[in-house]
Amino acid sequence: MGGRAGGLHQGCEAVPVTRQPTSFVPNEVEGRGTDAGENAPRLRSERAEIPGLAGTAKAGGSLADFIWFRTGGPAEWLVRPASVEDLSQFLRNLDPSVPVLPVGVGSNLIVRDGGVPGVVVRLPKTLAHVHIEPGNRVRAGAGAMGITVASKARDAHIAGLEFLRGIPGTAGGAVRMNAGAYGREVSDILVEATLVLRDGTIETWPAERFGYTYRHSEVPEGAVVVEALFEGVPGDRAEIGAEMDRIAAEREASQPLRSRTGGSTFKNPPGTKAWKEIDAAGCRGLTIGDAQVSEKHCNFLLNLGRAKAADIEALGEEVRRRVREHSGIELEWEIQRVGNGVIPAKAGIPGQEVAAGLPETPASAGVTKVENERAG
Ligand SMILES: NC(=O)C1=CN([C@@H]2O[C@H](COP(=O)(O)OP(=O)(O)OC[C@H]3O[C@@H](n4cnc5c(N)ncnc54)[C@H](OP(=O)(O)O)[C@@H]3O)[C@@H](O)[C@H]2O)C=CC1
Ligand SMILES: C=C(O[C@H]1[C@H](O)[C@@H](CO)O[C@H](OP(=O)(O)OP(=O)(O)OC[C@H]2O[C@@H](n3ccc(=O)[nH]c3=O)[C@H](O)[C@@H]2O)[C@@H]1NC(C)=O)C(=O)O
Repeated sequence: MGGRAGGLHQGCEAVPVTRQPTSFVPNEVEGRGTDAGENAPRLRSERAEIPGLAGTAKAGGSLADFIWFRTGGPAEWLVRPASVEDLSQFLRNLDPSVPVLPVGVGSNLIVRDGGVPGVVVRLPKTLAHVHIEPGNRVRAGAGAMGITVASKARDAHIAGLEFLRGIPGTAGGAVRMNAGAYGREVSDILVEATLVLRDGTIETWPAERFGYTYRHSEVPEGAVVVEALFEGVPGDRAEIGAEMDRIAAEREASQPLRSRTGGSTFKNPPGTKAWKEIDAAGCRGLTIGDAQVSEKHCNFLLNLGRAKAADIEALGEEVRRRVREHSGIELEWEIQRVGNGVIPAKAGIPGQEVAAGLPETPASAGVTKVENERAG
């Protein structure tokens, strides 16, 4: 999908992260239960008005609290709908110019330091159900984690979903990104998935409609995947469990788990591995500020502690530059980068849009438009 069109903050407008929205109507919106729907009061920050909903809407809601890199700016509005119907009604009533970004657990996300304009949708735990259905099928709420789906399938003697054990994100993120690991990907097991489109329409699409290729789908901009139906084949519980254990051990041995990371940073280019090209270009261990190319698996970037999103993105761009110079290969980001890049305002100096961290490449790093960039 391309860059985000329209929206509240086009192009280079900076969002000073130090300034939190101040005026809410009503104050801090936790509109549980009764106020949803057409008659719900509209909620307002300094920048946007949004409809009420039965779930929660938080102005300036932190994303760094939960995304894996544990850094980056807030959402203008962080919305957690109570149900599919609540989400549908909310989106129907939302000004079409307000951008909507669905997120899972943020295992594949850089959120820029200026935060994300518009609405970020994070699904509630009630949409993390996993049910077994006849025909070796598993129905999963989009908020369910890959490991949960794989485990329920194993317990029901359904084989073919083991690879989801190695996907640390949600079923929704996996459907959207055609998540893959250990030889299989979502397109191999998806029967259909239900989406709430940006205008609030609820649709169930057969797998073929997603136009799957490697780490790519045709999920429309602003649409939220809310449920997926997967299908496997009959299998032996012990054998399925053993395969899941093998996957877990392999990940443990080769990838920096339990770190502040975003998974694989770049897609594997045709005919080669991203990590091999990164290694050959001398980038293993490369550091900008507290951002580092993992020594263990050099297609992973790490936040060693206090890295800004700008440091992490600049490091990724520096890796791309060095690989391009070394081998001519153009690495393509797999990690989704979202939001606005800024230097937060300091005393007496207004905040400003930045190119991220690299002093020697101030014009090229940071907010340059690239293929999968999702800026406001
Ligand atoms: N194989 C591996 O080891 C790893 C794989 N991953 C991949 O990353 C995926 C991301 O998972 P997760 O952490 O949940 O996602 P993230 O929170 O990282 O979100 C990444 C992107 O996924 C899309 N997305 C997430 N949830 C939904 C949803 N319900 N509906 C529509 N789009 C959604 C959004 O894309 P957009 O804004 O473009 O719509 C979002 O920008 C994994 O499922 C997997 O594909 C990540 C790390 C490691
Ligand atoms: C982590 C992700 O997905 C991963 C997925 O988990 C694995 C497993 O199937 O295969 C892809 O990684 P990959 O191609 O780098 O494969 P890995 O299994 O991680 O590594 C392959 C082999 O190379 C070795 N290896 C890897 C990196 C490194 O610096 N050094 C090294 O020796 C590993 O030990 C392993 O034996 C996916 N990445 C992409 C971009 O396709 C992700 O998408 O975020």
